[in-house]
Amino acid sequence: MPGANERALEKAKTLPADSLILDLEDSVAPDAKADARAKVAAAVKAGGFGRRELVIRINGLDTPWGVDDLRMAAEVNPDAILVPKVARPGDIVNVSKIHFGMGGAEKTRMWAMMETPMAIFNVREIASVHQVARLSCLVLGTNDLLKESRALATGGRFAILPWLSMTLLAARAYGLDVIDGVYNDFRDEQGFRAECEQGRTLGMDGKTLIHPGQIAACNEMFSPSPEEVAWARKIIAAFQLPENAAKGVITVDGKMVERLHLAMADRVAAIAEAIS
Ligand SMILES: CC(C)(COP(=O)(O)OP(=O)(O)OC[C@H]1O[C@@H](n2cnc3c(N)ncnc32)[C@H](O)[C@@H]1OP(=O)(O)O)[C@@H](O)C(=O)NCCC(=O)NCCSC(=O)C[C@H](O)C(=O)O
Ligand SMILES: [Mg+2]
Repeated sequence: MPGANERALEKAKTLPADSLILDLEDSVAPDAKADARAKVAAAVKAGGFGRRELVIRINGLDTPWGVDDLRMAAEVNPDAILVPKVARPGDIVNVSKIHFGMGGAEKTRMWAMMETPMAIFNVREIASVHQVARLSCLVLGTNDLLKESRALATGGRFAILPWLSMTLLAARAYGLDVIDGVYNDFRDEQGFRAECEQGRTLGMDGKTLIHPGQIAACNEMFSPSPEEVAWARKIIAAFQLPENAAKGVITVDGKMVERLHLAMADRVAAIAEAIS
């Protein structure tokens, strides 16, 4: 949500979203940057956001506002700092070094916007600095990717699907979370649901949103369905049977199930438990 929008910052305290990204970058006009920074600082300091993760999206270090944004973030200690328009591993390492050099809290993680052609070419190297830069999440910036590539968002996003998948694989290779890009037509629930389903099918952990009206559908689409949870519990129960204790592969409802499926089932059950 735009950091300059006080009403949105207040409303965020009541929204059923897991994470809140307080934006100082592209949704804030140049003349409103300082005001937005002050509003975000006051909101994060005052708290009241419950268990929602607080993420501040700063301006790039190559802009007149980036360093002041980082200084503010080091004072208020959000859960994460989202770095826009990352192109190379050094971009995220620099922000992390400056943040911790300014006395920023240990708990603050780095999130990286993947939204430039160079970022997609370098995604593996960017993900690989996760330990040194405390990087924990990659976020697709599909608007900027469309702008930079001149691709179109039509046809189920087929033009950008390889970039989404490359980002996803790099994230998984290094144990990072990965969140899909925004859906701009926020009154079109059907189209939004279709894009959530596509993101989930690709393996995304969630989706970035721009409007409160998108939250309920997103939560539903990215939660395990009752059928998935029931299937997961069936697999767990089957492997708990004494006769299966030493087996690597069994049959459940006519399907081959191995211990890798048990690991997947454990994850689904844990997510369902956390949600409930
Ligand atoms: C898109 C909007 C400008 C629409 O605003 P508006 O017309 O005011 O919406 P509504 O009248 O329907 O709002 C209804 C109520 O909901 C509140 N609201 C609206 N949006 C938000 C929000 N994002 N967070 C919290 N609350 C919100 C309104 O205040 C109304 O509340 P109430 O007064 O109680 O009725 C607007 O939704 C908006 O600004 N959205 C976010 C834009 C944004 O953050 N953009 C940056 C992120 S996207 C991005 O950066 C992409 C990426 O980098 C890339 O490259 O792809
Ligand atoms: Mg962007």
